[in-house]
Amino acid sequence: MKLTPKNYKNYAKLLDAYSQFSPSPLSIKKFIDFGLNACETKSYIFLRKELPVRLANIMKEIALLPENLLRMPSVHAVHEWYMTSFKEILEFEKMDEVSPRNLRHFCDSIVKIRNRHSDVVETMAQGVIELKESHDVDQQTEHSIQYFLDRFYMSRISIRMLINQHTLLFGGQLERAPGPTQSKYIGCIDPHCNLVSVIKDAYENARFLCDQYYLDSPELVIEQHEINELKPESDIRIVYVPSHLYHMLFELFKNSMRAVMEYHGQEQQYPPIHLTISKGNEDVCLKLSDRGGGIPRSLHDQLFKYMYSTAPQPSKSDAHTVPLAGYGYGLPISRLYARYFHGDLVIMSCEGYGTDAVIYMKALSNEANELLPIFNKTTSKFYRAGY
Ligand SMILES: O=C(O)CCCOc1c(F)cc(-c2c(C(=O)NCc3ccc(C(=O)O)cc3)noc2-c2cc(Cl)c(O)cc2O)cc1F
Repeated sequence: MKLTPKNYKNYAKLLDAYSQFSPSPLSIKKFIDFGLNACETKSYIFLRKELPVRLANIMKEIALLPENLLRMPSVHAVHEWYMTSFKEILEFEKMDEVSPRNLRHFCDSIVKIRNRHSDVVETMAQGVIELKESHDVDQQTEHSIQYFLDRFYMSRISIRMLINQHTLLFGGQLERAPGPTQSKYIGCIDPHCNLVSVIKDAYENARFLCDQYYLDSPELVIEQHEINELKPESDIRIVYVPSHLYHMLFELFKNSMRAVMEYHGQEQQYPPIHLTISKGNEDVCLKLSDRGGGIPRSLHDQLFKYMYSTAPQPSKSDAHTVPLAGYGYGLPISRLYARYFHGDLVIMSCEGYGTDAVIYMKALSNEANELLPIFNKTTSKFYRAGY
């Protein structure tokens, strides 16, 4: 439905109404407990309110972005997608009955919303480039865009998590694999995620790209440490979302391989990447250590910048040096995945030697709570002060 002055007023009122509610964070344990005894009606009743609340909270922040950025064609397109999805999901709050037909229509609708937003990251990155190419961007604006994008992408991770859980539990698309291999996943969560198998997956895929470009790649050495472990040789497991962990590991392996191959390019022997897995009472840590020469401390923050990393593509002539300006949002978004369930992703580099990258995750699923951006007075003050 096109926004007209009439319905625009109602829409703005609805946006205010839903943004008054704070998003309700769920822990991995809550996702698991609900999924073990999943009830589609309960999930529907929760989501038809929680999804518009999460959409409205971040849409209030989109509206506070500087005019220059909001007017960029790509940012305007993303804003339209959010408005359309917000209106579509609100249709279900008006429905009193919970019929099988409405449940099916809801599933179809959230799949449609997920597909509509599949290119949001690239489109926002394009919007940042459009801004840089059309306006001077002062440091304060850059800080505010960094603040916004961290919250915007975290919100998007959380909305897609809710949609994925509902559609995987009730969407019915996945034909059950024949035979005994009934997957023990609860939606996209693996209650017994074998860390070594996700690590090897990510390493092999990053290595494939490294071999293609450098015709060689560093080996991987893995060691595991688990306190109070009776069977020291068993692989460490965690309750987690394997696709999130894979995304983080794939990014970090690519970075380490690039640094090692560039730093040791002339030699034939490459120092291996060491990966240490440790499981304590509170944290599960994955530490990737490489001897890729490291970066100066002064450049550390640039690694996580969205504005910096959307630098125009380097001229091919200097392709032989490692361009510090990344060209994707791989690292900042990987850190958001780690932080999403109250973990973190930390880079510690020693210039002239190499880099350690640590992924921290919660060892206990009841402590792995969603970390959600909440729109409130302080948020809007930040944007007002920002400009
Ligand atoms: O987003 C993307 O596509 C990739 C975005 C990212 O691309 C990068 C990349 F993969 C690797 C490095 C890099 C370098 C480097 O590049 N050292 C050589 C140089 C030293 C100084 C200077 C300088 O002073 O300017 C420049 C390069 N040393 O250690 C790392 C390194 C960085 C991270 Cl995050 C990691 O997890 C592991 C690492 O070994 C930097 C990147 F930025």
